Amino acid sequence: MGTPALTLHGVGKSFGAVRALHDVDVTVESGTVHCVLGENGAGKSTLCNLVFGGYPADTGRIELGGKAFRPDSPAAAMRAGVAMVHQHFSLVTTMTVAENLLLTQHGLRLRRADLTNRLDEIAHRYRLRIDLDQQVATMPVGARQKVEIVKALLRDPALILLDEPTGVLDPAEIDALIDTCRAIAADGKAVVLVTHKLGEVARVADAATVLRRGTVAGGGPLPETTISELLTAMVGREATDLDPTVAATIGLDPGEPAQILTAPGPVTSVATDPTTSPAAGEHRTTGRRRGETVITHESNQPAAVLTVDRVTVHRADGSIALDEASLAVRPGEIVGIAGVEGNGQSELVAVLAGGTPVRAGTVALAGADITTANPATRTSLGLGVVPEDRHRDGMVADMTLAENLFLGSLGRFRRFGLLDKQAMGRAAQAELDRFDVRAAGPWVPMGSLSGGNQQKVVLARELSSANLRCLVAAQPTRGLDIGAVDFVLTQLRQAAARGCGVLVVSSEVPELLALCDRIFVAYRGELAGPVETTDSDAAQQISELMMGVAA
Ligand SMILES: Nc1ncnc2c1ncn2[C@@H]1O[C@H](COP(=O)(O)OP(=O)(O)OP(=O)(O)O)[C@@H](O)[C@H]1O
Repeated sequence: MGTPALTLHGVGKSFGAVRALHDVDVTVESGTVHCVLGENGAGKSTLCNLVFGGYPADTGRIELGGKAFRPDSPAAAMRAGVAMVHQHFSLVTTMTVAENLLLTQHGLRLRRADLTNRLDEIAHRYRLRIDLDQQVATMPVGARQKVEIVKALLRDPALILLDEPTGVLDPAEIDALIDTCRAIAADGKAVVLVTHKLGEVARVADAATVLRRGTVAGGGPLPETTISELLTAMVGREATDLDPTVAATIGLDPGEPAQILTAPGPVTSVATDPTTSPAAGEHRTTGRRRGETVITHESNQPAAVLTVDRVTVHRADGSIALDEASLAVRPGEIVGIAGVEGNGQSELVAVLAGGTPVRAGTVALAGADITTANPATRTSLGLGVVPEDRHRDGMVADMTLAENLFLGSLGRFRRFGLLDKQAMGRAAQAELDRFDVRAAGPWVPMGSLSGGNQQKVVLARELSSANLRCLVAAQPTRGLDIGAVDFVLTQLRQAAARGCGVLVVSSEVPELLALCDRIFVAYRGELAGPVETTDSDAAQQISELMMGVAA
């Protein structure tokens, strides 16, 4: 091995009383993909930000290519050959891709002709092709992510830090990103990839480091270091303890915890247990672990709590996002929507949240027409919505955790017209404890939390609403660590067991198969299906519907 691309020696970083990193040693070799793993709040982003010049380390030293490295800003890090793709997008949405790439290069002056040449080279070397003239606002998240990566590669960095880039990607996009990471490493560069998904690690990593509460808890070169060892280091327990749905979500085969699904996506095998599942057509379960709880007979169905009736939505450019989409969610059931991203799922969630008007059709909640109702009215009628982009649509970074949790229900804490801050703080702390949010208290700003912990706060708010009748959760486990995934899935099951209708939009088909009673497939704006998850060939049916093969 030559000189490592990056070395951290005894690095430590605290934010006030929070010790984000402590005595961390990491070595990243050139020409390799090095995965950084760990639970939410473990210190992964902090590590990336230190190397990218976001803030200085309190202790220890960093070497880049064998030389002492103390970047005092991201611009300095970039000049030294480090690039970073952040957890949250930094593109200006009102501009085109070309404008973004030309304007945001920190002193790197490119002309359009140079840019086109560089992009051709990048497309050829790393299999990353982007459309320069597209308006960023109209692009799906996966396409934006590609632009962020291209932006990072434009300077030809020796080290590229990818802070959980796959959190927003669907399985096909993750495959493409993995190919890109391998191509970047094959080109002699070092890639640091932050992820929660062990399935990805097994497919892409040459080495891994596991962080746990700010210290190195395990890792080493792969495959000498096994995935089971990494998992144990991450969570402190054996893979065999995992809930099968959680295992599926992080890319592990639920039947064989130590084995990795080699082709995640629609046709992976989360088998329905024939001994616990009712026969198709006879009756269906309303309980949360299929086959485990209450069973109702088809003839005795309760009225739907959420009805979407022939809803049509057009995008800003006039194209059809939703085309007469219909579905119903009954109390106590979990309905899934699968599909490759960009097939209308995001628009459906936006319609349900009250953020996008419909061209035609209606939406009803417990019999009340809410097609044109504003978000506050929907909340008061018992609709909870966990948006896909929780950072953009679900929170206010400058406000405290308590405010983010109770913004819509401050009336609960008013006494004689005054806000009882103590009661609000206590209630907020109880929610933070319940959801295991790692934070210094209820009055810290939301923006100071790790990405995964911010997500937990948004989920806590939507799940704790007193009169919740229907919960719409878009990609509810994205960006969450194993413990949090387990917790969220349990919460969704419990909400349904209490009689709430639950609609889950996810690109993780194994997760949907293990969680839902019925699954619709979004395809070109239409909702095909539903597929009963008790059908033995449910995975195959979904896979075909996702490819546009009529059921
Ligand atoms: N700017 C900041 N101010 C205060 N605390 C911070 C700041 N940045 C990070 N922290 C704290 O440091 C700890 C580590 O956070 P970090 O974002 O590095 O975790 P992470 O491993 O990336 O988590 P996630 O998977 O949730 O993104 C957390 O407790 C977080 O609240």
